[in-house]
Amino acid sequence: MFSLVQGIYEELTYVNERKIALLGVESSGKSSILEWLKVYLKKNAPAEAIVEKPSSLEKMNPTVGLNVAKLHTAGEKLLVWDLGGAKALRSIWERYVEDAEVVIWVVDSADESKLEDSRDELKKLVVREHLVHSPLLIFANKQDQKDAIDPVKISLDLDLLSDAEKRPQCVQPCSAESGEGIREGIQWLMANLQGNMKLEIRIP
Ligand SMILES: Nc1nc2c(ncn2[C@@H]2O[C@H](COP(=O)(O)OP(=O)(O)OP(=O)(O)O)[C@@H](O)[C@H]2O)c(=O)[nH]1
Ligand SMILES: [Mg+2]
Repeated sequence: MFSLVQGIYEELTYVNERKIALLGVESSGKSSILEWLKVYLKKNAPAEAIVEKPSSLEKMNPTVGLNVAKLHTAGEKLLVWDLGGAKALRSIWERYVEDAEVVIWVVDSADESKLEDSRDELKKLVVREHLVHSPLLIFANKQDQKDAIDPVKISLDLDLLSDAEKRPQCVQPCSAESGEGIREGIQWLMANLQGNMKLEIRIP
């Protein structure tokens, strides 16, 4: 009974969260990364806890619409919107991007053919006035794949250097298959929501 009342209370008072849009073109790994974030940023989870691979990753389907997650870090609550990246679904991004304080961009490092589309979509987002100075975390995902593109090339292909002075940016190599790099990425983002650091490319 107490936990029910506590749950309702928390739901009603869940107002001061940071709103984050988790975006990227189709199949880049957004929803898979979100499954890891749900485990890492579970309420009261110790910051460096060793976690198991989420079983939900066995049955990932393309997102039609969105997934929403409420996450917790020390001192912050996060509301994350994970939106489908298929071309036909991208018009839905608009209203969430408008509300978001931060964008996390996910790139499929194993599919060079999608990099141009990824760069073009990212460029459209980051010029929005309310995001111009907002920290930008880019997950260079699928680094476990043979011949994955390295984060430096991804940074160049996305043309990140051209506005590196405007916002703190981090290209974080990761794998939603193993979980590697995901916690480091979100830790960078949380640190930079308060601070102001420059371009950082993490070489695995
Ligand atoms: N090897 C490998 N596969 C991955 C990784 N991340 C995701 N995948 C696989 O890539 C496919 C797409 O992953 P999703 O997480 O559904 O991608 P998404 O970006 O949410 O896709 P949409 O919802 O369609 O936009 C799935 O088959 C995942 O299992 C990764 O880091 N490594
Ligand atoms: Mg998805």
